[in-house]
Formats: sequence, C-alpha cells, structure tokens
Amino acid sequence: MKVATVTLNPAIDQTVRVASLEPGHVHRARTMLLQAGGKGINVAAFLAASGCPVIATGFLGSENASVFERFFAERGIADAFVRLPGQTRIDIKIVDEERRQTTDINLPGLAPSEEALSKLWQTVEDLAADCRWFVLAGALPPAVPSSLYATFIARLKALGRLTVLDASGEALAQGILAGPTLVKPNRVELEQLVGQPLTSLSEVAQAARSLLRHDIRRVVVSLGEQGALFVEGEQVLQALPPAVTVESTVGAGDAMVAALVLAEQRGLDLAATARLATAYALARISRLDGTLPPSAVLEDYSERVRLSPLALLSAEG
Ligand SMILES: Nc1ncnc2c1ncn2[C@@H]1O[C@H](COP(=O)(O)OP(=O)(O)OP(=O)(O)O)[C@@H](O)[C@H]1O
Ligand SMILES: O=P(O)(O)OC[C@@]1(O)O[C@H](CO)[C@@H](O)[C@@H]1O
Repeated sequence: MKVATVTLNPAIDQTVRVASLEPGHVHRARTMLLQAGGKGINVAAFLAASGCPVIATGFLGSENASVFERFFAERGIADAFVRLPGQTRIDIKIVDEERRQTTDINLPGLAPSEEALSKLWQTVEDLAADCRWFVLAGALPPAVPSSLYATFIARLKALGRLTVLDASGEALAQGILAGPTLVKPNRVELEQLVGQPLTSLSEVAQAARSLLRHDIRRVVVSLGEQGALFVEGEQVLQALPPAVTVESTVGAGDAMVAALVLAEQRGLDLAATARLATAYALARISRLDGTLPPSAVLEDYSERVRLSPLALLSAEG
C-alpha cells in the first residue's frame, strides 16, 4: 500500500553558504540554492527515491506552486496538495562552512481558511482508501488549532490507518495524546514536551519511554551528531553515526522519518531500524541536493553505525 505525507506548511528552502556566520556583519554568500522543502515533502522524496509509492498532500500557495510541481514530477511524488491563494513561505538556511553549522530562519507561512481545512481533511480521508501510513510532519501554519494533528491522528486511527508524527510544541504535545504509531522528536522538542532539560542520555531515554503509554509503538529521539535513541517496549538502543563530511543538516530528521516507515513496511526489528534510519540521515547530511546515494553507500553507512543498548537507570551522559 502507498504512503501519504501531510505537510500543512511547506517551504521553499533557500540555502545560502557563507564562509563564517557573524551576527551583525555583512556576508558575501558563496552559493545559493532554492529547493522545494517542508518536512513531509522531504520525507516523500526519500520514500519515492526508495521505490515506495507516495502521495504528498497539505497546503501549497498557488502563486509559487510550480517549484513544487516540478519537484514532484522529477521525484515521482503524486501531488494531492490543496492550493491556497498566495505564496508558500521561503525558509532561509545559512550554512556556516567553517563551523559546519546550519542556522534556520523559518517563516510563519500561509494561514488556511476553514474551507481549505475541510478540503484537506476530505483529501486525507479519500487517501485513506489507498494509503496505510500517514506521515504528519512540520510546523502548523498560522491560525489553525494546535489540536489539528491530534484530530487527524484520532480520525486516521478510527479508519485503521498508521501514523508518524514529527512536530514540535503544543502540536506535538496534543498529537502524542492521540497515540500516533511512531513519533520522532529531537532533544529540544522532547525537553519542551516533558517540561525539563534532559542532560544525560538516560534522562532522554526515560522521557522517551514515558511516551509509550500513549499507545505509541516506537519513539525515536534524534540527537544531531550524537545520533539517536530508538525506543520500543523495554528496549532502548543508541545509534551512533560514523563520521561523515556534513554538507547540510537540513532534513536529516526527515530522512530518518522516511526510513522509519520503510523499516515498518519491511518488518525490521529495532536494531535494523536504527541502522537504516541512521544511514538515511547520513545520506541526507552528506549530500546537498537531497537525493539518495547508491544502495552500496547506504549499506556501508548502515554497517558502520554503532549500536549500544542503554541501561535505563545508569547515570551516563
Ligand atoms: N552533524 C552530524 N553528524 C552526524 N550525524 C548527524 C549530524 N546531524 C544529524 N545527524 C544524524 O541525523 C539524525 C537527525 O538529525 P537531527 O537530530 O538534527 O534531526 P532534526 O532536529 O529532526 O533535524 P531536521 O528538523 O532538520 O530534519 C541524527 O539522529 C543523526 O543520526
Ligand atoms: O517550520 P517547520 O515546518 O518546523 O520546518 C520547516 C523546515 O525547516 O523543515 C525542513 C527540514 O526538516 C525544511 O525543508 C523546512 O524549511
């Protein structure tokens, strides 16, 4: 069965590379790239590149939709987006080449009308006839209720469908209460969710495990260069990535989310899932254009991921 991704607030990512980012200074950019983006769209691109039939929906501004339409045609993604009047936002990504860091400036985006929201739900409900998995990813647009993901998850569950949630703040907090099948917060999102700093890996693991009580099958907490924790039942695995040259970290989490769905479809256990998801994230960060490397490269990454089970009550950092 197909996978649907829902991106309520897509973005055209404008990636600008500078030698070194100094706040308050004038910079001469070395290169600039404009790419169709937004979390669910990035996930859809990775799924399509992996041979998984995928349909992307959500909202797109009709005035600059052609950037996305070209991207969908090139990448083999079916387009079920509801068009809104106006322009989809541009998100700015500044890559600091010296520090190998990316700074994101994400804009608020277009506010959908009530009518557009009900059209979107109608689209999602129609897609449920053909799609088993729904990926709900990214920030909510302005002026929609923060319970929107929770509503979609509850309705999709009632239709017997499986969901992945990758969101932040109140949308994540409410979405989790509705019990998505999988959830992938990063460390900051998890800290906001539990309302306290999580300084050791053990604390991150405890917080992640506490989410399982909401009928969630797997929780994956991404930790940037520290890798990620994969949590299912009593099992907690840390997956440490091998060193790679980082071109841009934008969308690393989305590559991971795509791999989590592929792993479920392939029936992989937690360890194999952790390897696949980390390999996909590495594939993303080591290439600028967001395409997948040849499968031999993915396999090599996957083999070089270091997995270690985490004892929950230990005090390591
Ligand atoms: N600098 C890095 N070096 C090695 N691996 C990295 C690095 N940054 C990210 N990763 C890999 O990518 C995964 C996802 O990254 P991250 O935790 O930054 O996700 P995220 O915050 O959801 O990102 P985004 O929202 O930009 O998609 C990590 O779990 C890790 O495996
Ligand atoms: O503002 P949101 O929806 O949280 O994040 C949007 C965004 O940063 O996420 C993707 C990377 O994950 C980018 O393509 C896009 O610009």
